[in-house]
Order: sequence, then structure tokens, then C-alpha cells
Amino acid sequence: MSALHPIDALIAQLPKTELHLHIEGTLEPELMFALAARNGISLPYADIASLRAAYDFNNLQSFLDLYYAGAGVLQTEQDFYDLTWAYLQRAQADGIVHTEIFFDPQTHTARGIAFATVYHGISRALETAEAEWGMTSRLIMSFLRHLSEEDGFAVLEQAMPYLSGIDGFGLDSSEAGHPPSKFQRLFARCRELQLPCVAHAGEEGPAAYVREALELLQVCRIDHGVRSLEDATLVQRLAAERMPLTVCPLSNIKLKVFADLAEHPLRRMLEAGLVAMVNSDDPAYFGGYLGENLLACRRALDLGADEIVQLVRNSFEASWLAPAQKADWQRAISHIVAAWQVEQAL
Ligand SMILES: Nc1ncnc2[nH]cnc12
Ligand SMILES: [Zn+2]
Repeated sequence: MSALHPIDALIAQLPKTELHLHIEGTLEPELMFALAARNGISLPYADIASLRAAYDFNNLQSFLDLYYAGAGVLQTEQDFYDLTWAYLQRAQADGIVHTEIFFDPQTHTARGIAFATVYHGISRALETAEAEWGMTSRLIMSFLRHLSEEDGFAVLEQAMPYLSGIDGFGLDSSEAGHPPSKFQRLFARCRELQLPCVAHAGEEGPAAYVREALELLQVCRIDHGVRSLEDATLVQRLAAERMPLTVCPLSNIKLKVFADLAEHPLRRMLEAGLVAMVNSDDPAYFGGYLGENLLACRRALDLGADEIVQLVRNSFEASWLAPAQKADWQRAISHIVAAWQVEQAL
């Protein structure tokens, strides 16, 4: 067996935060089958291997079709708890100390599941992780952009009793043909509620959608944003504003945004001064959680320790942790890097 690469050892030791994770995208095939059995639902796959074999996507939409169908096994509050708890256990094993997760309530309310069922299941797991391990989290309610703005207003109304446990709003699902401008009034309402907004933009859609997300939705982070690189003026602006871009490398490869990880622009994004960091998006479908994304990028792009540390630091900077907590984690990173450097010098 070959020895662990020294930078991979550093990746394992660093405290990490994840800012772009769809909880429904953490539904592993094993849990999907277990919940289907528990709820008397039959899946159109003979077994786990044939389900996994279907995870061969051509683009975002081919993934979303499977992802929304898979979420159909989530019925009860306990199901949402079990889903979230399974992710949190993996996150803890991955060295994640803080996570900001998306949930897509419309995926569930459209099937007759109450908003409260979804919300309480997820929040109870997040509270348990904080009580048991001190893992902090934020919960981001995301609107489905393939649905109408009116539909978004309707789910926002259902969310109102739970707003104290919701930390921000997002925009996801099929990007092409559903520009941020479609949700300008909805996001204006979200901002009136004094909560931060983020949006998927520039994943499959053009750089112009990133501009719209900034200008029309006034987001404080761009999810993905990789196609921003097609517009040099936009890149300069994103860098000057220190606008975070929550990049998801393995997701981009599985959804064929880039042909190969070696062609991924992550390194170029850092070189351009962008506040980019690595996230897992829908790890059960894309073949890797956060640590695996970092390891795969390190290998494919030959990232050095400085770049890995920059990505991890960017993630804490862009998080919604309080400034004092961010400073504590940045100090912790400095200590770990210093100890790692001493070890390397021996
Ligand atoms: N990568 C992605 N892009 C857009 N919507 C999503 N919903 C879950 N994953 C997504
Ligand atoms: Zn996403």
C-alpha cells in the first residue's frame, strides 16, 4: 500500500465547513431502499446495484429527474431525521465542524408532506449534532426555479411559523431557461425578512445569470458560479467584492459541466483572487463527500498545501458563523498548518 500523500494527511486534519449541500442529495441508495421498505413504497430498481448504475448523468436535468424521484421515499419526520443524521455522521467523520445545508421544501409539499414534517425532522438532527459534538449548522430553505414565483410565495407562506429556525434562502433546480430575474419579487420579500439570500447561478446557465443573481436578487453568495470565468469583467467584480463562490467539483464532473477534473477551473479561480471553496452538493449521487472532493481536486489539479488551506479558509470566511467563531477556526487552522509544517520538516 502506498503511503498517504502529506497533503492528504493535512486535508484529513483540517477543520472544515461545507456551504453547499442539498440534504436530499445525501440520500444514499441503502437508505433509499430502507425507507422505501419502511413506507411500503416500491422503487423501480431491482436492487442497490441497479440504482447506483442509474447514476450516470448527461446533464443537470437528468440528475434532477432521479433526485426528485428518489426523494419520494421521504415521508415522515423520522425519515427526514434519519436522512439528516446519516449525513451529519459522515460530515463529522470528514472533519466538518460547521455545515450550511439546503432543503427543498417544494419537493415534499408538492407530494402532500407537511412543511412541519420536513422542517422538524431536519432541525432535530441538526440540534442533536450541536448538542452531542458541538457541530454548528445553518439551514437554508431553497426555492425550486423550475416552478413559478407564485409557487415560491406559497411555500414561503408555509415557512413563516418556522422562520426562527431558517437562516437564509436559496434558489436551485433546473437553471437553463429559469433566470434569477424570474424570482426578483420573491427574493425582495425574503430580504424584507432580514435573512441572507444565495442562488445557484453559472452552473449550467451563463455568466449573465450570475450578474442577475447579484444585481436582481442581491445574494451574498453564488452557488457554483463556475461559468463566471467566461466573463472577465464579472470575475474582476466578484474578486473585488469578495463574493464567495461555493464550487462543487465532483458534481460538475458528474453533470458534465467539465469533461474531466483535470480541466476544472478551481485552481484558476483561486489565481483570479476569487473567494472559492470546495463543497459536495449531492454527495450520494456524485461519488464523494467533502473530504473526497478535496482529495480528488488535490490529485487532479496538483494543488499544493497553500491552495488547500486557502480553500478551507475561504469556506470559513464565507460561512454565516459569527465573526468571533470564524476567528477561532482560522486560528485553529493556523495551529494545525504550523504543526503539519514541523512534521514535514522532520
Ligand atoms: N447541482 C444542483 N444544481 C441545481 N439544483 C440542484 N438541486 C440539487 N442539486 C442541484
Ligand atoms: Zn447545488
